[in-house]
Amino acid sequence: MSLVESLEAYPALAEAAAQLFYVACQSEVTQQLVERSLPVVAGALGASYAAVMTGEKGVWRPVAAFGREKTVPIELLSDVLDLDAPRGLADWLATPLRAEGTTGWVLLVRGTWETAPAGDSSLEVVCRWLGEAIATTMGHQQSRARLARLEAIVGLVAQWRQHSAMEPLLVSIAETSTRLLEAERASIFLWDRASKTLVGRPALGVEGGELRIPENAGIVGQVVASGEVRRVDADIEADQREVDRRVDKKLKFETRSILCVPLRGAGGVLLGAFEVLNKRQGNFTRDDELALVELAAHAATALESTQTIENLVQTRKQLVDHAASGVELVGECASIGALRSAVKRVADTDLAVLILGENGTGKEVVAQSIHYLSKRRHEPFIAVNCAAISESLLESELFGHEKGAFTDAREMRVGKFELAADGTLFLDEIGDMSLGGQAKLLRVLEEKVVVRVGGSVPIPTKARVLAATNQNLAELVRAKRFREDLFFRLNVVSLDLPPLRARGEDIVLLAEHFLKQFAARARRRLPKFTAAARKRLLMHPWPGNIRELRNLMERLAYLAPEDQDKIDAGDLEFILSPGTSPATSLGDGTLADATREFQMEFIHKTIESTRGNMTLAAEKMGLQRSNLYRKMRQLQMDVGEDNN
Ligand SMILES: Nc1ncnc2c1ncn2[C@@H]1O[C@H](COP(=O)(O)OP(=O)(O)OP(=O)(O)O)[C@@H](O)[C@H]1O
Repeated sequence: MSLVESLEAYPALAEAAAQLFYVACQSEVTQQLVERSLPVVAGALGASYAAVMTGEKGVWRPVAAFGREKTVPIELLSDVLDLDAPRGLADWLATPLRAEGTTGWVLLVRGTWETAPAGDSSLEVVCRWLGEAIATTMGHQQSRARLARLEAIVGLVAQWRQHSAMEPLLVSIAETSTRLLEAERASIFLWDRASKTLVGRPALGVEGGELRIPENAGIVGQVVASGEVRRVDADIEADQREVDRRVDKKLKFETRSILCVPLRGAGGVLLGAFEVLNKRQGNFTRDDELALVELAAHAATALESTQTIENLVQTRKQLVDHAASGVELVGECASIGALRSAVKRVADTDLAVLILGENGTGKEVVAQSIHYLSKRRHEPFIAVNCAAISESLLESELFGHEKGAFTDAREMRVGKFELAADGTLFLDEIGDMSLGGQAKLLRVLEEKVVVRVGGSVPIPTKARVLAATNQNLAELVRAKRFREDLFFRLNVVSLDLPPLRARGEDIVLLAEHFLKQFAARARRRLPKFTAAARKRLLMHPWPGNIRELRNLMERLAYLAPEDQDKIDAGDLEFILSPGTSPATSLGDGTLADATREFQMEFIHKTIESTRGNMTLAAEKMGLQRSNLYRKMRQLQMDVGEDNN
């Protein structure tokens, strides 16, 4: 029956309908509405008493009442709920409220009627109107509460996002949830399936701040097993019996009320449970339940992303340790000892360091050592070989470019300064940088901001710049090929690397170091150098320095017969003396293989003959310096830099 139809059927109730409508419009919360409606209901039905009762877990409480009664007929209320129909008992009448959100609610009236209103159904009609009014007010109230809750939660969640470590995040979740739900305590229980335990954190008063309980223990165990929300009320005995008092004892705490919701991660995977204890006043409400479900969803996301961050940090740490362990400045001669202590001294400063030395003397190894010994060790180490990049591309390589900045700039590209972020940028072969490039680099070093080519947004940079060269920079400054101001800026500290030929016995030490490395890689026995071989190594001028020695040891490890356990002077001859290399002898390979071998050998020898001076070597071969590097990369030769 619609409202209009019911008004036509019960004209005597028209005034009550109008009053109820007025009351509904004036009431903000359900409680207020029920309180104001009950006199209208009683008046319309001619009752001396009217109450809205709510029954949960066998306990009946009044939402509001009009009139006074010492006792109310509980059995009648339970019957009405069980039968879901109006019932009378003596001069009591009760009927269920059937509107949305009023499950378990009953309207109870008492009067001395000549014709009981149940008989002509006016009770049911009034009850329906009341139910509708309650449902509407309740809906509005819930929407407002949800909005307020969401506003509060959004603020909290924003704070949670800032955590990159688990422990402070758990404490923050617990503290904010306790405050929001007006509870005394909150804990997150993460389910450790392997050990069948629930790990509760933070656990105040427990050593280690962590409480371990069996996965099926207490209310938390029930929530994890069922995936359903559980509420324990302070005044319901049956609820109280389910509380695991052993945990209380352990924590020296007395649990009165509990609200516990499942904690689900991405894809609905059950991660554990989220529990709040002891509502400061009364019991946890349906609204608290909705709030905790909402909080749990955000907490799960925050926990998962923090876990991912923690894992990433751990993995990065392992990778950095691994990379750092591979950077070893081998050598015992006095100059290397002095260099090693200088590296230690400058590492944790932000001073600009210029590393000088011939090609292949280990300038990049020194730069990496500085990086891994500094507080920047967990940040990137980026190396750029300034000589291997053409002048036109260097700017975009270092500073990046925006999409469309020039013809080939099809995509935006981040520059090496940005990639280095808070780490170290190693500029190798800085002496080969054009004057235009030098001016731009100087500006970046002075202003600490980069602007991508074709862009206008200044991007702050905190990268530490280390530079290296095999050229005499002071000379280049005199010849006006290198800016003096940039030279002073880069050259706050300079570290000189001696050529290998000046390192005495270190030559043998390094040879043994590399041979050991490559023999292990080639899975072969480690051969030993004879006295004559050592002498031969010490006599060689090593124009390509340590890179040459390393390459030589690599070839030895792979080319010397596997059962050979001694390397004699004669075994070194074919590599150390020009003109007898395997590439020029007849072999089994294809013409392409032979050409490749020849090119490699030719380039190798030319570089050796210029004592590692790449500019001179390129000139001798009739190549641009950058083309020489490209060719070497094409042939998969070691170019001693990690550019791409
Ligand atoms: N003291 C050292 N201990 C161990 N290995 C070294 C040492 N010095 C150099 N090396 C190795 O020698 C090779 C060449 O070193 P690196 O690339 O650092 O030289 P570079 O001076 O930067 O060369 P270039 O000027 O050609 O760029 C690398 O494989 C490096 O690992």
